[in-house]
Amino acid sequence: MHASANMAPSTDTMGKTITCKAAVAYEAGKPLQVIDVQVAPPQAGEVRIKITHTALCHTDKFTLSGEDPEGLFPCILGHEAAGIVESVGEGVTIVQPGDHVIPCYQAECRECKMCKSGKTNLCAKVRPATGNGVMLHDMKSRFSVDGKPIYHFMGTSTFSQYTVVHDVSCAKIDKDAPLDKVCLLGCGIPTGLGAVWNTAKVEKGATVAVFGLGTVGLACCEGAKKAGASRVIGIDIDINKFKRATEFGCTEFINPKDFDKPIQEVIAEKTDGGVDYSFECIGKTDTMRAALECCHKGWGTSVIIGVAGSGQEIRTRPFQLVTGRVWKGTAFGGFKSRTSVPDLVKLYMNKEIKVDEYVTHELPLSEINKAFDLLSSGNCLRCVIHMPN
Ligand SMILES: NC(=O)C1=CN([C@@H]2O[C@H](COP(=O)(O)OP(=O)(O)OC[C@H]3O[C@@H](n4cnc5c(N)ncnc54)[C@H](OP(=O)(O)O)[C@@H]3O)[C@@H](O)[C@H]2O)C=CC1
Ligand SMILES: N[C@@H](CCC(=O)N[C@@H](CSC=O)C(=O)NCC(=O)O)C(=O)O
Ligand SMILES: [Zn+2]
Ligand SMILES: [Zn+2]
Repeated sequence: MHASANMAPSTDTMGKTITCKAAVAYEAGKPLQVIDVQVAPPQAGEVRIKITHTALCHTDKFTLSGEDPEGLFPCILGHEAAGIVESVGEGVTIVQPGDHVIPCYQAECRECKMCKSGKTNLCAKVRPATGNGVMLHDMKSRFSVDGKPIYHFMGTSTFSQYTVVHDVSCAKIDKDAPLDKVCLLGCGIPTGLGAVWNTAKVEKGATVAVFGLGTVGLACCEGAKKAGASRVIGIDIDINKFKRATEFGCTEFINPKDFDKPIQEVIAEKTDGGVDYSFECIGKTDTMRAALECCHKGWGTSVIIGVAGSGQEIRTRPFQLVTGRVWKGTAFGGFKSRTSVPDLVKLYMNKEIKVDEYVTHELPLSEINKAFDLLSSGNCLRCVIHMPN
């Protein structure tokens, strides 16, 4: 049985395969194709969501490039979105049809060893399935085109009018929250804020360096400002990024292109031996090294956020760590997704964190390839895709 996707989420489509529009990545490095896809009903432990708004993150571009070792084609990308539950599979109680949700690529089952450890926000329950583009219940996809399967991506696949996710990947949010804005709380903003607040635990008066002033970097700046950092040094190769960065909490700007010596030396000279914390928000191994080595001897902590492709490895002298620097990383800013995303939505609705300011472009699904081009243009933070109704 097929039903049109133009219906609002209702019982009319429950239990039926939905034909709807989605942007399919058929090949690495090639434009997405916006076509009709079939979305099967949710199985046990699954939720079908009508996506209303989705944004593009640099990681979507990373996987589309072919550099992602978990990248499978054909697939439906997208992992920063918001929508409304259309139907749920057997045994699902976390959400119900009509709930407003943000899909979470980092699940939170609250039952696995990782969730129970109290040491990480990572969840192990569905990751073996989401890393292989399928659903845990039967290790198959819910997407198909003319009977041929299309892989899921990060367990979210939000570049589709309808998607199917695991129930433990659904954060239920306030129905009054504007979905065209809070979709951004699905990835970049929480990652930057959480890297500062949860992973590094930046304290009042600390000095901070942020490498890369894109969405994640600006969220780090905002997080550092809210944590009471005394200095927030933005590092980017594009001087045009600084003015906007000051609006997010950046107190000074360094462009590596203005110096003929390693940027970590420049920063150490400017900060009496190094910063207390640094954040790499680019995804390049040379800036990851610089971010570590610009930290202060004895206690400086550097957090890797950027994603680098398979085969890429980080290097530094062991002496950097022997003398007390700490090198760590973060996924989704260390936030437990189902618990924290609703709280972040409330912070935004109470005007305690920025979201609107990250939306620099808005486009319809039909122009998603233009949105990818914007991502590389240098003056785009987030482009919000308005899904067809
Ligand atoms: N760990 C996690 O959970 C998450 C990781 N990520 C990753 O974080 C990274 C940042 O994401 P996002 O903010 O969306 O990406 P953006 O591309 O928006 O930001 C990267 C910024 O770094 C700048 N840049 C590029 N090269 C250099 C350089 N050599 N030195 C200084 N600045 C440089 C870019 O400038 P320009 O635009 O001119 O190139 C851009 O402003 C990506 O690698 C992404 O995959 C994202 C979300 C979550
Ligand atoms: N498949 C990629 C994984 C890259 C990566 O580190 N992803 C981040 C989120 S990036 C979002 O924009 C993450 O949360 N990783 C933890 C996880 O469980 O994957 C690769 O293999 O490089
Ligand atoms: Zn992302
Ligand atoms: Zn878990």
